[in-house]
Amino acid sequence: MAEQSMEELYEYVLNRKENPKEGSYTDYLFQKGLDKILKKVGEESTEVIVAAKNNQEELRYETADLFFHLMVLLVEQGLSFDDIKEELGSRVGTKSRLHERKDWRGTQA
Ligand SMILES: N=c1c2ncn([C@@H]3O[C@H](COP(=O)(O)OP(=O)(O)OP(=O)(O)O)[C@@H](O)[C@H]3O)c2ncn1[C@@H]1O[C@H](COP(=O)(O)O)[C@@H](O)[C@H]1O
Repeated sequence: MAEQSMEELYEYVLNRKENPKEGSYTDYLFQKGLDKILKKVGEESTEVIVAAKNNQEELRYETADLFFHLMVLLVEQGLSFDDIKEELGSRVGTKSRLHERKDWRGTQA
C-alpha cells in the first residue's frame, strides 16, 4: 500500500502554492485564502472529534483530512514543516507541566 510521509505531504502542498494547477483542490483553498483555510481546519477538527467517538476507520480518514488542511495552513502562513519539527524537538525531554494543573489529581478533564 502506498504511504505518504508528513514531509512529503507538506512538500506537495508547498509545490501547489508555488506552481498553481487549475482544478486542484489545494489551489482552490489558496485562491480562497486564509479565512477559508481556517474554516476547513475548524471543520476537520470537529470531524476528528466526532469520528473518534464512532470508530477507528472514521478517525483514520478524518485525521488524514485534518493533517492535509493543517499543511495548507502552514504553507499559507509561511511556516515550514521543519519549524514544527524543531518546536516538537525543543520539547523532547523537558519536564511536563502536569503538576501545574489544579485539576490533575483524581479527576479527568
Ligand atoms: N491529501 C490530500 C487531501 N486530503 C483531503 N483532501 C481534500 O479535502 C476535501 C475535504 O472534503 P470536504 O468535503 O470537507 O471539502 P469539500 O466539500 O470538497 O470542499 P469545500 O466545499 O468545503 O471547500 C476533499 O475535497 C478532499 O479531496 C485532499 N486533497 C489533496 N490531498 C493531497 O494533495 C494532492 C494534490 O491534490 P490537488 O491539489 O487536488 O491536485 C493529492 O494528490 C493528495 O496527495
